Amino acid sequence: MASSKSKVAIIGSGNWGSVAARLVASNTLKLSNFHDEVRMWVFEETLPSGEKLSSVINQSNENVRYLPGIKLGENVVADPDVESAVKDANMLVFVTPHQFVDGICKKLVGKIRQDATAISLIKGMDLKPEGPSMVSKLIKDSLQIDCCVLMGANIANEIAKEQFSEATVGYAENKSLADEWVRLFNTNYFLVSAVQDVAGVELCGTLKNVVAVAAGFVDGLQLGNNTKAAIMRIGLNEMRAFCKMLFASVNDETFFESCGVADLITTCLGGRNRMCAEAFAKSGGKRSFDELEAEMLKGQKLQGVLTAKEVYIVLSQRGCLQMFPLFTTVHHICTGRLPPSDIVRYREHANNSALVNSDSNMVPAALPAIRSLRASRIQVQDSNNVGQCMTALPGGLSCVICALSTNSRCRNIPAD
Ligand SMILES: NC(=O)c1ccc[n+]([C@@H]2O[C@H](COP(=O)([O-])OP(=O)(O)OC[C@H]3O[C@@H](n4cnc5c(N)ncnc54)[C@H](O)[C@@H]3O)[C@@H](O)[C@H]2O)c1
Ligand SMILES: O=P(O)(O)OC[C@H](O)CO
Repeated sequence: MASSKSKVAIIGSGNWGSVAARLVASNTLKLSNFHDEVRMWVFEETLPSGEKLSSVINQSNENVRYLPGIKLGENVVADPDVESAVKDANMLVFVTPHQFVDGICKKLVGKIRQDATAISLIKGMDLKPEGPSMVSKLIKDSLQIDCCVLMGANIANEIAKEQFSEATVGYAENKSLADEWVRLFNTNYFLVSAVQDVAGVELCGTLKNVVAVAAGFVDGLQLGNNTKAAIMRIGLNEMRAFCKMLFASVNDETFFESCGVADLITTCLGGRNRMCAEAFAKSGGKRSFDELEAEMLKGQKLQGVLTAKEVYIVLSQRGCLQMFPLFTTVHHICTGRLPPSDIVRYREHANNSALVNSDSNMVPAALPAIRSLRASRIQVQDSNNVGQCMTALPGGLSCVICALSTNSRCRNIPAD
């Protein structure tokens, strides 16, 4: 007879992936409705000793590469074959750097259990030709399964030491499924709660990485705490506006959960994006982020620089750069178009046509899209529809300004 116990697989084994495996494995031992064993997929690599990482993890019970010095729990089994790692599992935890998830999902099509369900701990989004796709949607659509998200103020090395923190599960409709994920992750030092707002939770986790890069520039320039707090506040506003632009359903309350303001604070104080951006600013923008990532993170991956680029592309395509001056300036600094010191001159750069034009190779579709968008907005302005904004953005999205302040006339019409 088939067992009714749930079986968990962790897809990813980096810094957070290893800590997530440890957390979950401590609970599967305690909770009777879970199989003890937790399989953790390892993107295989050969260590300087010549040994395979997955073998060393299984021998030492330690991820010597991404989480040295911490025992994972004897019931964590490293598996270098992703298909074999997920084969028997009905609860799939996705936790890889966001740039790899599309490829992983493609490998898993047709290879997972019929009754499988997923949760994404991945902070980032995927850009498709038709527009941005959140990672949870990518997983949901590729594998035809439900996908919750778990985000929060969760610097992995601190959770590995069992220092108290909180996290937020975002779910779409199925509250009992969300409760099952909460049970799987919740411990006395890791308090998890659930909110019905997948997009809000996931976008908070994604966008805070861009603000963390800005905070790192401030640190590198030694501009002090007031400046950093200002950048965080402005960043939070842009996070909220971006969320509302993509998903009008995002709840304001979500920003007060661990996934919102708490994650923003921790990442701007102690995250890897902040640390590498600080080094970048200290070098006057002369050292590349790729070089700094390789040197400082030793195989771990930065998400903020890539996310800043992805956000920039989305904003360009929607003709909304001028409404997100901080996000836009972070991208221009990361790509060397502006010096790091311009982080505090962010208001001057969002609508800088020379900078936008210099990016036209990167986003060839963006400039015509902006032009046609401007034309449609000017028509809206002429329609004399005062009292309710009728601005239609591509993809049927509503105007960000009016999504934030309903019943006001749309002020989001470019001057020209
Ligand atoms: N580390 C943290 O403190 C933390 C906390 C919360 C959320 N997150 C988020 O969790 C996600 C995963 O982060 P992480 O810290 O576990 O990873 P990481 O930054 O440690 O990245 C290293 C991982 O990427 C894998 N990798 C490298 N090349 C690959 C490839 N071509 N294909 C597949 N995998 C490859 C490596 O094998 C390793 O497992 C990210 O979205 C991150 O933002 C991280
Ligand atoms: O180290 P970072 O900058 O990738 O941030 C880590 C986590 O996302 C913080 O919650």
